[in-house]
Parts: sequence; structure tokens; C-alpha cells
Amino acid sequence: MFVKICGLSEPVTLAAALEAGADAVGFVFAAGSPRTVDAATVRELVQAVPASVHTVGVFRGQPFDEVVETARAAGVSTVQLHGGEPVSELDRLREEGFDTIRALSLDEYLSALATDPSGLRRHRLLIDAPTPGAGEPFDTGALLADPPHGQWLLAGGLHPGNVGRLIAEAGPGGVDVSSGVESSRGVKDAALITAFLAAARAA
Ligand SMILES: O=C(O)c1ccccc1N[C@@H]1O[C@H](COP(=O)(O)O)[C@@H](O)[C@H]1O
Repeated sequence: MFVKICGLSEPVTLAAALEAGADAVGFVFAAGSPRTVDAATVRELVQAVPASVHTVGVFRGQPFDEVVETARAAGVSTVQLHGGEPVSELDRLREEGFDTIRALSLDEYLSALATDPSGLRRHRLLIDAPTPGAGEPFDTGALLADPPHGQWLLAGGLHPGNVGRLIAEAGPGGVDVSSGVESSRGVKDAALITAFLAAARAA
């Protein structure tokens, strides 16, 4: 089970995620989030991340050049796009040398499945709630009829108490969490991060 802990901005909770065995750590560059960080802060933070752990920059609706410039300045390995950007933008990010995560809501996923199934296979897929980072779960039932191919990730309202059940029900290859490992909105909690990793690994 691939586990990503997202919305990190402080050395202590980044260390907790690494200590607990996270496969990926995420940093939010999208505007308007309580977790938004700047590239210089992330460049410092990623110095502590081993090469085996993915460092993910999270963007939503930002211009392509800004995404590339920010991701390069921050030194992240992977770009995650949440804004319904065309798949060609993710293709170009790959050409720029980044690994990619394409984040879609369930409706966006079902629409892409109908209109461009080959595009869905070119990038690591993350299926998220309609409002990313809000801590709101969604009904994964429709995924059972059309399960995604490959090692897709599930996000949206996950926390240590529900991640095991949702992994069992929806069958993702990985999970991504932000709100569910926070003590208050935007404030990460080391004990919750550790509990989330343990619950996801036990599923
Ligand atoms: O975390 C945010 O604030 C955020 C803002 C804009 C785009 C994506 C964001 N986070 C992503 O949302 C999910 C986690 O959501 P939840 O809080 O656990 O429900 C995850 O994919 C984050 O990368």
C-alpha cells in the first residue's frame, strides 16, 4: 500500500511522516489553502527526505510555466495537478522530467473513462472528493462498477479510523491524506500521521 501524507510544512511533522514510513510527502502550492507553502520553504524541507520517498508539489489551476518554475525551485520530484487540467499538460510535465499524479473527482474520472481511457493510463491516478483538502469523504460505490486500472490512489476525508475500511471497499493501490492527520485545520499532528500509516499498512 502506497501512502502519501500531504500538506506538510514543518520539519517535525515531515520527520514523523518519514519515520512512520510514508512513501510520498506532499506540499501544497495551490492558492487559498491553509497548507499553502512557498518554494523556498519546501526546498529546505526536502533536504531531509531520502531519495526513495516521492516529494510531491500539489497545484490547482495554475499556469503551466508557474507550475514548472515552482516545482523546480522547490526541488520536488513529482507534480500533482488538481485543477481539471488537460492530460496533455501532465504529458508535458513528464517531458520536463517530473513524475506526475493526475487528481480527479469521481465524476471527472467517470467522464475521462468514457472520453479518453488511454489518457487515464498515462499518469498515476488519484481519485479525490470534489473539494480537495476539505476532509470530506465521498461515496466510492461507483468505483466498484468501473474500477480504475493500475495502482491508483484514493483521497478525500480519509483518517486513521476509516482508512482500513475504505481500502478494503474500494481497492486502491495507495492512499493520500491531509485533513485526517491534523489536530486543527492546516496543523499536522505527528501522532495522527503515525496512526494513519499504521492503519493503512494493516489494511
Ligand atoms: O490540501 C489542500 O489544501 C489542497 C488544496 C488544493 C488542492 C489539493 C489539496 N490537497 C489534496 O487533497 C487531498 C486530501 O484531502 P483531505 O483533506 O484528506 O480530504 C489530497 O489529495 C491532497 O493532496
